Amino acid sequence: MSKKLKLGIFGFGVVGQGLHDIIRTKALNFEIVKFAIKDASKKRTLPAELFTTDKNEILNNAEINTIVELINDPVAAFDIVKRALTSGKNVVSASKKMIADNLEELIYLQKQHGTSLLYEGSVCGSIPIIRNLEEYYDNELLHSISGIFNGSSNYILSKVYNEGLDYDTALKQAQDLGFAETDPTSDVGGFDAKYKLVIASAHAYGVVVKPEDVLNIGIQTLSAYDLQYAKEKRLKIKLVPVAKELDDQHVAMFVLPRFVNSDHFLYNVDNEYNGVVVQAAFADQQFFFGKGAGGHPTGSAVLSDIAALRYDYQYEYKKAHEKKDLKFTNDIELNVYVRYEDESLIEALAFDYIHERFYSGNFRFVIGTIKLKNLIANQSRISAEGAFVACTGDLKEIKLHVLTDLATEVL
Ligand SMILES: NC(=O)C1=CN([C@@H]2O[C@H](COP(=O)(O)OP(=O)(O)OC[C@H]3O[C@@H](n4cnc5c(N)ncnc54)[C@H](OP(=O)(O)O)[C@@H]3O)[C@@H](O)[C@H]2O)C=CC1
Ligand SMILES: N[C@@H](CC=O)C(=O)O
Repeated sequence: MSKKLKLGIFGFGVVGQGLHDIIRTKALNFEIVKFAIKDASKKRTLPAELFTTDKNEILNNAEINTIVELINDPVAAFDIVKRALTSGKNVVSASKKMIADNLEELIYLQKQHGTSLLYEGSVCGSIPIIRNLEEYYDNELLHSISGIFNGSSNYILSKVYNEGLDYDTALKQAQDLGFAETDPTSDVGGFDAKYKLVIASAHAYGVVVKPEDVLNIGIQTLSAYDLQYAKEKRLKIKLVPVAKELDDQHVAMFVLPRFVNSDHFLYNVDNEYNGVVVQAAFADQQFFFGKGAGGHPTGSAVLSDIAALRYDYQYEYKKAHEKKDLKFTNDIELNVYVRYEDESLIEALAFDYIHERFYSGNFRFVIGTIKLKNLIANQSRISAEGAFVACTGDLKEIKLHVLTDLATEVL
């Protein structure tokens, strides 16, 4: 039976207002009691008595049984969510950084207090990927999940590639449209995509990984040379998070730009749209497509979670019980393009094989097979020197890096 929900909503920004726009068009079995915001002096489109700057007015209100957390401060968000779950209130959140940073504790709190935290809106906006990973793929072996998980960086890459806009103008547009994070480094640096990957992987593989253990290299160093290379080869550049099960004991995760050809599902995913490619053992390849950012698309995912709470829906994190032997690893090899200036960077990266080298004036690149750990070790140097790294090839080429007996003995 549907339960009547009394909502306390934290945040009335892009997503909070988007959610409210949707709710007011519907007659649903819930009521908004109060919004918490930060800045009391801002003009609002709703009556003043609906707002408070005191979180306790919501968290201590026994009438409110459901908290919707949509704020842009991950530390404050964690405090709110923790207090709500601990005091018997169910929660819907879209704060991916907060969730990814604290996932283990959030899972524990739900179990401990019998409360539910749902967060479909935190991963790929309107695409219902978490509930699909949790429910639909419950019994399916997933070889990999990958895709475009960040609307802002995809918006920039699309505008720069398709329309010849400059990077800064495209970024400003993504900010003005409400797609970008408060600090857009999270978008263009691949952090936001990584938080989403970490959350999705907990449902796909039952593996909860700390975001700081996962490599993310973004698109900030993209240059005209990289675009020229892509265009000459009829490829597009996308920022692609990947989680791949390598065998029954190892799963790898990383976020890197990737060259995709016109046969690839992601090739035509442009602007703020996101796409998720699931490679399953029996269902084979499946593709989810939808808007990944913006108030209404994200609001629709948040609304779906609120509606699910009317029936006390909870994530069960089933894969965590089924896949106890599966562990996260960075011990993989993959094929990458590195555009660089200083030859010594290529020496430091210690490619296993170099498949192609190119020099013409200041445009230099290498394509080859590399250990992910060598990219991790040189990550700050890559960014400081303005080098650009992108995956080439497909996910089949990503392999566990197995130390030979001889190499193990030497180490
Ligand atoms: N924008 C998007 O497309 C998407 C965003 N998200 C996530 O959703 C969350 C909200 O994003 P978005 O709506 O874009 O952010 P905005 O910056 O547009 O809005 C943030 C809101 O949070 C309020 N706020 C900040 N700190 C507090 C606090 N301590 N207590 C109460 N209210 C507070 C602000 O108050 P005030 O109005 O007074 O400034 C504002 O209303 C973020 O975690 C974001 O990562 C997820 C998916 C998509
Ligand atoms: N900044 C994010 C917003 C949605 O999660 C993005 O651009 O995808």
